[in-house]
This record gives sequence, C-alpha cells and structure tokens, in this order.
Amino acid sequence: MPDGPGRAGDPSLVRLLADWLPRQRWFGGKDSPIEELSIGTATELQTGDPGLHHLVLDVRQNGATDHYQLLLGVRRDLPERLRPHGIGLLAGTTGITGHAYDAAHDPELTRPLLSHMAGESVIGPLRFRRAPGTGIRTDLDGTPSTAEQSNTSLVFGDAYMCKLFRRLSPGVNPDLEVNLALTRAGCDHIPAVHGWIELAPGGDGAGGEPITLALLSQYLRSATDGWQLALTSVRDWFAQPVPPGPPPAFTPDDAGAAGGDFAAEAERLGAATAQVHRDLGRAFGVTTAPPERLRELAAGMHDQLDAVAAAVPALRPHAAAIRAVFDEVAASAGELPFQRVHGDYHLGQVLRTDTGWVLLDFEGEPARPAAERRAPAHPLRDVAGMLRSFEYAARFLLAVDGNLAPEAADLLELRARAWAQRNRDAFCAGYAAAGGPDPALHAALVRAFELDKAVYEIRYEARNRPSWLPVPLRSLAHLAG
Ligand SMILES: Nc1ncnc2c1ncn2[C@@H]1O[C@H](COP(=O)(O)OP(=O)(O)O)[C@@H](O)[C@H]1O
Ligand SMILES: O=P(O)(O)O[C@H]1O[C@H](CO)[C@@H](O[C@H]2O[C@H](CO)[C@@H](O)[C@H](O)[C@H]2O)[C@H](O)[C@H]1O
Repeated sequence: MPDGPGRAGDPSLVRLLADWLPRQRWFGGKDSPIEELSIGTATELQTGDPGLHHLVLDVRQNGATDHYQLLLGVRRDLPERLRPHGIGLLAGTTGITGHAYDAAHDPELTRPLLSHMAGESVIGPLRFRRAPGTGIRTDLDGTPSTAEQSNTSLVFGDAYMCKLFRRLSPGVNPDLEVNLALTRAGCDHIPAVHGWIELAPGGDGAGGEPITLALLSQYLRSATDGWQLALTSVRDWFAQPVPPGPPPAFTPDDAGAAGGDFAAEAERLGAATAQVHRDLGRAFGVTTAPPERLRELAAGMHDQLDAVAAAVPALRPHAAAIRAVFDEVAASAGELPFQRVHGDYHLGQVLRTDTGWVLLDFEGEPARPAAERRAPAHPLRDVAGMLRSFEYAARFLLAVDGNLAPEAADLLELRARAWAQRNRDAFCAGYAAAGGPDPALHAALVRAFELDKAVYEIRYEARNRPSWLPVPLRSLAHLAG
C-alpha cells in the first residue's frame, strides 16, 4: 500500500516538486528560479491505493512567497494514462513510497470532491461547501478541461465544472465572491454556482478570511468560447482571395462581407457586458472618484510600464509613446464612476450559449495583488480588455506562423486591422446602446486602458507563454501610434 506525504517535510517530494512545478502551464513564475519550496499544508483526503492528498505548496521566488494548490495522487503502480502527469517516485526516505502524480488527471480521485461538497465535509483545514438551495450529484467523475487556462478545471459529465485555483490568493477568491453576488442580483449572464472548497482561516496565515480553493459551477456544455468563435471568423476572412493589383486597403466592411462575420456577436457581447456592469454596480455599489484618482490611475500605469520594460527589452522602443497616452489621462479633469468590474476581460472569458453570452472568471488579472483585483475600477477598463482581445484574435494566426513571407505577413496585418476595427466598433456600439458609458466619449481613457493591458500582456506572455509574446508586441506599434 502506498503511504502518503502527510509529513510536510518529505525531502524527496519537495525536490521532485521543485523540478516538476516550473513545467506546469498554470505555474505563474516561469521567469524566475524557485528559491525555496516547502509544503505549507498537507491534508489526506483518501487513504489506500490510490491515495489522495491535498497540498498547499509555499514557493519562494524573488524574495516573495506564492501559494499553489495541488491534488496529489499516490499509487503503487502508475498506469500508462497517468504517466504524463507523474511527479516522481517517492522512494520511502521518510516512509513514503509510491508514484506521486497530479491527481486532477485521475477521474477516480476527482469524485470525492463532489461527495465532500454535497455533504459539506470538514477535513483538517479544508471546508467543502454547497451553495444555498442547490443539490450536488455525487455520481460523476471529473476530467480536466482542455481549455487554455491559468488554473485547472474539471468537467463532471454534463453537469458541473470545478475550477481548482492553482495560485492561491489570500481570502475569498473574487470569482466566488462575484458569482455569488451576481446570482443574488438575478444576473442571467453567469453560470450558476453549486459549491466551493475553502481553506480555513489560519491555514496559511492569511488572516481572518478563508482562502477559496475551488469553485463548482454549472457546466455550459453546448457553449463555445468567444476566442474560438472569433478565430473561426478571422480564419474565414484571411482565407478570402486577394484582389489583383496594388496592396489593397481593407475596410472594416470588407472584413464583414467575408462570411463567418463576428460583428453581430460582438455587438451582443457588448450589450451583455453593459448589463453585467449594471448588476455589479447594484451588487457592490458605485462611487464617484475625484480627479486625483485619474492621476493615481496613470501613476499605476507608469509603474507597470517601468517594471515590464525593465524585464522585456522589446517593449522599450514603444515606451515613450505609451507614456504620452498615460500622461494625457493624468492631465484630464472630471469625475469617474468606479465600481467592481471583471478585471481580466477577454474573449476566453465569455461563452456563447444557446441563449446568449455568459461571462466567466471574475478573478481579475492573476499577476496583480489580491487587494488590487477586488478594488473598484472604471468599467471602461473591461471594455478595453475586450478590445485588446479583438486585436489578439486578429493577429494570433499571423504571429504564430513564423514561416510567412514578409509580403504575405504585411497583407495579413492589413486584414487583421480591418477585422479588429469592425468588431471593436460593433462591441462598443452594443455596450453603449445597453447603457454602458460610451467608449467613443472617453477615447483617451480607453486608449490608456488598452495600452496598460497590452503592457500587462507582454509580461504575462513572457512569464507564462513565451511563444505568444509576438502577439501583443505585434499590435503595440499600431496601438501606441
Ligand atoms: N461553466 C462553464 N461551462 C463551460 N465551460 C466553461 C465554464 N467555465 C469555464 N469554461 C471554459 O473554461 C475556460 C477557462 O475558464 P476560466 O474560468 O477562464 O479559467 P482560468 O481562470 O483558469 O483561465 C473558459 O475559457 C471556458 O472555455
Ligand atoms: O484567463 P486568465 O484569467 O487565466 O487570463 C490570463 O490568461 C489569458 C490567456 O489564457 C490572457 O489573455 C491573453 O490571451 C488571450 C488569448 O489566449 C487573449 O484573448 C487576451 O486578450 C489576452 O489578454 C490574460 O491576459 C491573462 O490574464
């Protein structure tokens, strides 16, 4: 029978994890070495073979400690299907033996999560919770979603999606907080919350609030995410024959005539976004920020730019043009409505269901400190996030194909601009028509938010997906003007 890693100091497990962790998609610190790794909490959820343990890993990088969550499976023999998720063989230096692996990939070990949430179990510092008024089925196994994401989500049949937050933030996760509040506000544009898992206060020294570990939501089986829909539209447009003669100047209307047009969806998405902003305002309140707030906002943008330009040299040639836009915001007058927003809004965060658009993942940008992610902001920050996403979708195919001849790349860049402009316009029109602040009336602010987001993306890609770095860099020249 394999034994478990209950002893927090097992040196062989710690060594194996330090080697394995940086190779995981969801590990947010790939740009720096791990200075120290230790096991913060270890909770046995299932004894026997396979065994299941919940670990919180304390990972020190650049002098700061981040906490990551791992469901650790331990088996005497590791079946072929689990080998890609193996962490290593624990040879028993402290009495622990067996193959350790990431149990999120073992359906047999995911079912207990549902039964514990259904029964509201408390195991050591872990508390399993069921949302008020809901039941949870316990007859389903979970398999990891193949969606491109920063956490790991398990899909349970047609019923549930359980997001395991990988990098833990102190306190209640904003995704849970916002989804519960929007459910109470009767918002139609989110999936229903069924349950969650939390670590009791004091479990890792985060003070009085429990730390959210996982969120169980309604699985929107037949939905397609906005990113996939948008890319299909871009592919259609890029596949159009090139008109003969000198290089054409494509208009946004040309991009719409290609078939697979996304503009009507973009407009509906704009409207859904405005409705969610309205509901967020009702649930959490709206305050009027004085003009000094604009200066603080611009100062924060400059600070991020400093940090990212220091780390990513390719950003530096654009820095002066970007700073001029931030300065314009700092110099402007007027009072602004501040409220809770999505915070990391992009096409991968929205699903088109049979009845309309649903918004996901109210966690905010994973690299920002927790307090900043929950802080009120101007709603046009989300609008700018989605505008960046249209730029991303337009340029993704172009940036990832390194074999394009320069003329072909130039032509596709012109096509990319036309597609992005068409869908940006449609989204903004839908947003303003549904009652959101009109982006056209706040052009300087939207531009600053977009550039700030592009700078964030450059750091995000450098840290997490270096091969994607050309995507935000490519659009920067155009955006910075
Ligand atoms: N309730 C759901 N039903 C169906 N698919 C979902 C649901 N929630 C998320 N997804 C899919 O999973 C992807 C990642 O979800 P998200 O919450 O954004 O995770 P992360 O924070 O890790 O990026 C989404 O882009 C979407 O495709
Ligand atoms: O979805 P997350 O909360 O994990 O957000 C992070 O990862 C996103 C990528 O998965 C990243 O989004 C960037 O890439 C998208 C395409 O994959 C694109 O649509 C977005 O516009 C772009 O910002 C997001 O920035 C990051 O926080």
